[in-house]
Amino acid sequence: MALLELDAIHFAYPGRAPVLRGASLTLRAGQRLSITGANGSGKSTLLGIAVGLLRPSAGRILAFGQARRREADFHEVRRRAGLVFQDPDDQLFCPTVAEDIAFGPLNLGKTRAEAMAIVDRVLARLDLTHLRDRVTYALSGGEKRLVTLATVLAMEPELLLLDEPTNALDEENAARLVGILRGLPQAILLVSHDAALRAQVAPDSLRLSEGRLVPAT
Ligand SMILES: Nc1ncnc2c1ncn2[C@@H]1O[C@H](COP(=O)(O)OP(=O)(O)OP(=O)(O)O)[C@@H](O)[C@H]1O
Repeated sequence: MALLELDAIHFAYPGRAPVLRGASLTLRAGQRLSITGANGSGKSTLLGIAVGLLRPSAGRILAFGQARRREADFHEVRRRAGLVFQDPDDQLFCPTVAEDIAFGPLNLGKTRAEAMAIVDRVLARLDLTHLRDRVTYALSGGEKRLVTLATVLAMEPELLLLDEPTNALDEENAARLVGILRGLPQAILLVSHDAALRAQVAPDSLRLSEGRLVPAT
């Protein structure tokens, strides 16, 4: 079964030329797919459309076996598909790292104790336990990126949508992140300009060009 199917998606920001002009992709359970393409070609826009943050003007979105059209349809999509934004400041909003990571699980109805156990487990998995009680806004850019991934993994998504996940990471942390991503069971849709990262994490690669997805060579 396809976890995510985008079929002939068209999209333009108000008053701007179209960004997407018939973009299509299919992602199956366990599959890792990457998307590359020039700056401004619409990669982040496409991820936003996949989880319903933006509505296409035409085209079909199927996620987890169902057509998704209205805002209510996308609530479930956002619970089951974790999007790591390009800019961590769009995603982190609690005073401390632990609270940011606990936010999603608490929202899903976990008790405080359950949520804190998840926080500790996810931080240990990412080797970030030392950041647990830090003030989020005072983290470095790279630390924020790793914490953003932790907030998404805490939701135990079935599908990970990653927008330039190694941005702002030093070589050691980037390599560590590659190891973590390779070890995850989830399907992954990876947006990245970094050919080496795409090859390591998601070798099936598409290029967004003139509003459409074509095989990347
Ligand atoms: N909120 C917005 N309002 C108007 N135009 C926007 C908005 N967000 C993005 N754009 C424009 O839409 C186009 C696609 O942007 P998008 O961020 O999807 O590209 P991208 O492929 O992810 O780029 P990059 O590789 O630089 O991250 C760009 O021309 C951008 O300037």
